[in-house]
Amino acid sequence: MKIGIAGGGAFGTALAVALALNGRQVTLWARGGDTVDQIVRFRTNSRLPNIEIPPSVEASTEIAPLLTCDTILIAIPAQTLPGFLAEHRDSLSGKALVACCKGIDLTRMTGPATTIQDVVPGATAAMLTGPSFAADIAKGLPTALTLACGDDAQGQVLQKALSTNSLRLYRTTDTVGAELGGALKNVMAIASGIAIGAGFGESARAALITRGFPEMQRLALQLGGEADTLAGLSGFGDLVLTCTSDQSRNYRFGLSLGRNESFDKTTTVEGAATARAVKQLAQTRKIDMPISTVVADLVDGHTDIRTALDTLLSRPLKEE
Ligand SMILES: NC(=O)C1=CN([C@@H]2O[C@H](COP(=O)(O)OP(=O)(O)OC[C@H]3O[C@@H](n4cnc5c(N)ncnc54)[C@H](OP(=O)(O)O)[C@@H]3O)[C@@H](O)[C@H]2O)C=CC1
Ligand SMILES: O=C(CO)COP(=O)(O)O
Repeated sequence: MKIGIAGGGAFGTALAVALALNGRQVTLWARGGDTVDQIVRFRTNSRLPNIEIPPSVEASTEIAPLLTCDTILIAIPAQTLPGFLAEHRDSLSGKALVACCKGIDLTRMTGPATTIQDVVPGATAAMLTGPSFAADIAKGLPTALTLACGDDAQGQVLQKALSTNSLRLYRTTDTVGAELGGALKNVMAIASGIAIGAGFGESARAALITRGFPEMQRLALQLGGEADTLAGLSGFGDLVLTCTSDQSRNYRFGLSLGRNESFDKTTTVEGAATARAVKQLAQTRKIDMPISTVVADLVDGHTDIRTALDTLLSRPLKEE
C-alpha cells in the first residue's frame, strides 16, 4: 500500500520517515517549494532538525501524486483542514483519510475526523493521535498511539498499515473521543505552561492536569465521545506528555504567556484557537469548562494572570 502524507511540517515529515524506514512507500505533499526542495536535494527538513529523510520518501508540491494514494495521512494545522478538504473534495472521495492534526475547527466546531466526515462524506474518516513528539517518532523511539476509525474493518487495515516496530497503534471506533482528547489536551498544556511560567509551582500544574482531565471528559462525553477513550492514549496519555514537556509548543507558548514574554507567531500552537472554540461550546451547551475558558481569555488578552488565578480559586468549594 502506498501511503500519502499531506503536510511537510514536523509531524508529516516524521511520519514519512518512520513509515519509509519500515519499508512503506511514502508520497509526501507539501505546499511549500522550499520544503520540498530541501527534502529532494538534501534529504532534510528544517522543521525537523537533525533527521535524515530516506530516499524512499517522494516529496512534491504537486497534489497529483498524493491523490494517487488510497490512504492519506493529513498533517496540516487543524484550522486549515476544512479548506484543504474542500479544495480537493472530489479527488479525496473514496479514500481513507487519517487526520493527524489536533484541534477543534473554529468555523465548524468539530474535531478533525468529524470535519473529514462532514466535508468529504465519501471518504473513510480516521484519526491518528496520542502522545508523540515528531522528533521521537522520526528517531524511531518507542511510541504508542490511538488509531480511531468508525468503520472497524477499515480501522484494522489502517492499524496494520501504519504500525511499525517502534510505533504501536491501538484501535478504537470512537473517533469523537479520540479527536477531542487530542484537541483539548493542548488547551491544558497552555494552562500548565502558564502556571509554571508565572511561578505558581509544580503543585499548581498537577492540580491543573488533574482538574483539566474531567473538564476534557465533560465536553467530550457531551459531544458523543466515550470516557474510556479519554482515559487512553489520545486523552490522558497526551495530556500528561504535553503538560509536562517543554518539547511541546503549546506548553512553551503557555510558559511565555506566564512569563509575559513574546512568542514566535509562526509556531504552530493548536491550543490557542481550540481554547476559543471550547469557550464557545461551553457557553452554548452550558458545560462548566473553567480552565479552558480562562485559557481562552488569557490568550485573547481579555484577562490577566492574577485575575485568572483568582477566578479559578474563588469558585465554590465542592466534592472531588
Ligand atoms: N510536531 C509534533 O510533535 C506533533 C504534531 N501534531 C499535529 O500535527 C499537526 C501539524 O503540526 P506540525 O507538523 O508539527 O506543524 P509544523 O508547524 O511543523 O508544520 C505545519 C505544516 O502545515 C503546512 N500548512 C500550513 N497551512 C497549510 C495549508 N493551508 N495547506 C497546506 N499545508 C499547510 C505548513 O506549510 P508551510 O511551511 O508552507 O507553512 C507546514 O508544512 C498539528 O495539528 C499538530 O498538533 C501531532 C502530534 C505531534
Ligand atoms: O501533540 C503533540 C504531542 O503529542 C505535540 O504537541 P505540541 O503541538 O504542543 O508541540
